[in-house]
Amino acid sequence: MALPSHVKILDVGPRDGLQNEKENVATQHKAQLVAMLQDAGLKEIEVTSFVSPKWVPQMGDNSAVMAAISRRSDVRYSVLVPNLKGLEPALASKPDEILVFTAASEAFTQKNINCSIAESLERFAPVIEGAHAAGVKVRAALSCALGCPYEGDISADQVEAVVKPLRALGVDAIDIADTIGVGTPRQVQAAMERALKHFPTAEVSGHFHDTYGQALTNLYASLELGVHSFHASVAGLGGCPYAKGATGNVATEDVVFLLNGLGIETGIDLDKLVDAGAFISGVLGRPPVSRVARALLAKRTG
Ligand SMILES: CC(C)(COP(=O)([O-])OP(=O)([O-])OC[C@H]1O[C@@H](n2cnc3c(N)ncnc32)[C@H](O)[C@@H]1OP(=O)([O-])[O-])[C@@H](O)C(=O)NCCC(=O)NCCSC(=O)C[C@@](C)(O)CC(=O)[O-]
Repeated sequence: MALPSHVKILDVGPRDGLQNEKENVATQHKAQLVAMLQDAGLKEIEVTSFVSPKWVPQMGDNSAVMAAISRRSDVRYSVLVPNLKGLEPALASKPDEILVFTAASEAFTQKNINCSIAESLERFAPVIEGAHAAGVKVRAALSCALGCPYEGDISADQVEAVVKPLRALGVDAIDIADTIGVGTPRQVQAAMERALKHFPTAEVSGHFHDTYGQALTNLYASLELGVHSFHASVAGLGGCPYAKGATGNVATEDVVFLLNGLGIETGIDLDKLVDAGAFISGVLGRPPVSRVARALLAKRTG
């Protein structure tokens, strides 16, 4: 199959990238990051999450961040919602999309959202209904679709066993998430193929963490199946609080560099994206993880 001519990138930096930061990141810096990402051409940004602030304190300013962003009509803003308690403030913050999240692994689901996979699906039913009633699209993330920090290997059958009921619940789109970055290309394709059985290609995304350095390869393997929606985190920020040792998502700069080289359109200005990554890395007091960002920043300073 020919590779897609256009790829949609959703930057999860403000949410997935920052949620694990121990030091509080100021609301204005989060809003500034969103502003710089949209200036760079990102059309999809995951801004924050409406989870318990006791579990993830860094996202405790969720409503304030949503109020502080300068919205553009051509950009879609998404937020995470784990349950009905999170739905009301999430909808009040006027997102374009919400994300419910569960996993292909029982143990991870328990650690991450304190319930079983079946219970998570029960929780989502009224959340999905409420979001749709408000005209908001619902995406679902399937964590640990390629491996679990507690259970080890995850099979394509386990992936499909959760993808299928999510679709039946009315979820509009699905993210195949490699939470701990252990997936390799053939395994990624097997998982993607199960998702593509139940969701249209345009509604299937790859969400690859880069812990084992496989994320770009896995993205390419997904492109070979026609998948053309991916998540990435500016500067390579991130890590999951419930997956010890897992690094951030693949860096948005690295993905854009790859796609530029392949002649695949993203609409993203790489230089401005590097500026956004340099800004938030400066706030965090460390250099970007992105190799492309490091190379381009080094080139700038000669
Ligand atoms: C899901 C819960 C809330 C269940 O948590 P729980 O303790 O089982 O829930 P509960 O209903 O028993 O409530 C306990 C307390 O939390 C409060 N509470 C309950 N819900 C909310 C809410 N929505 N917003 C604010 N507060 C909430 C609730 O009011 C109560 O407060 P208290 O009475 O003790 O003062 C909890 O486990 C949680 O917040 N977990 C955080 C999960 C999380 O954010 N994980 C990281 C994001 S997922 C991810 O990164 C993976 C992804 C998507 O990127 C893909 C990938 O790479 O894998």
